[in-house]
Amino acid sequence: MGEPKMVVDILTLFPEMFTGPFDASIIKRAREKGLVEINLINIRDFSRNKHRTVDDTPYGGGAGMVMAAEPLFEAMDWIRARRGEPGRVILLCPAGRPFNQEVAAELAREKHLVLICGHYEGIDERVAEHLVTDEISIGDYVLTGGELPAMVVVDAVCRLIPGVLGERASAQEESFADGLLEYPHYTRPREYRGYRVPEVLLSGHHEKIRLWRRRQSLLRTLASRPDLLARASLTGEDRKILASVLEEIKS
Ligand SMILES: CN(C)c1ccccc1CNc1ccc(C(N)=O)cn1
Repeated sequence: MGEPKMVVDILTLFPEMFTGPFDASIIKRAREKGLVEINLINIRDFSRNKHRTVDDTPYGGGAGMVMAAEPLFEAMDWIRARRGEPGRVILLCPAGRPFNQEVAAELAREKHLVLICGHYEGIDERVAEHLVTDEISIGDYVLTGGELPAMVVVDAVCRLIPGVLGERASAQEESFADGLLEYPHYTRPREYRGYRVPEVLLSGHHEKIRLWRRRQSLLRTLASRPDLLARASLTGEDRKILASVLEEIKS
């Protein structure tokens, strides 16, 4: 087993939450292929008191508990001692930088990521100040912990690591990578309950198929995510396709 392309250390109070998603699907294959190493580290193992507590009451009063700094600092010491300074130390939190495909691509270039999964009302601010390099949010909603966001980030990043997905990624990556929504997919049978596959896809005419797919991506992006269209890197051909689409809409 060669050197893994990427090491992900996940600091969590609930390592058992990860076994399902990480023992199935592409993450499992990526781990078996030695392309990624995922270590689940239980924060509670780094509590330095007899009751193994990892939270405490908030200074300044208020309801709820705050995740203490010590276990996380101790866990980071342990990670550094074993593997040196991580490339990124990511705190999953609602106030973080919105996670998207671009951020996933950026993280996929790192050799070593640490993900911190918080709980309770939040985490002692000294963790964000002195340990964390990136705060990331997977969306504008509040969850009970950072574990589900961590799984989302690991999934999106792992599939971008060369060799994890095999050859099929290219087509899919192309459309999304340049910011457009994907085109519709079909498989056997060519007619099902009277519902037919678009003729062009049965024609074997590769250029027509490529154009049809690109047109579908542009149409779908125009219809449901015009904001993405504004940012997408469009070719001259794309603009011609869009112009003809807009003509059709007007006529
Ligand atoms: C308990 N909370 C509010 C909290 C507060 C601070 C850090 C972590 C957490 C854990 N919860 C999270 C984490 C991430 C996201 C997200 N949108 O990525 C939503 N919730």
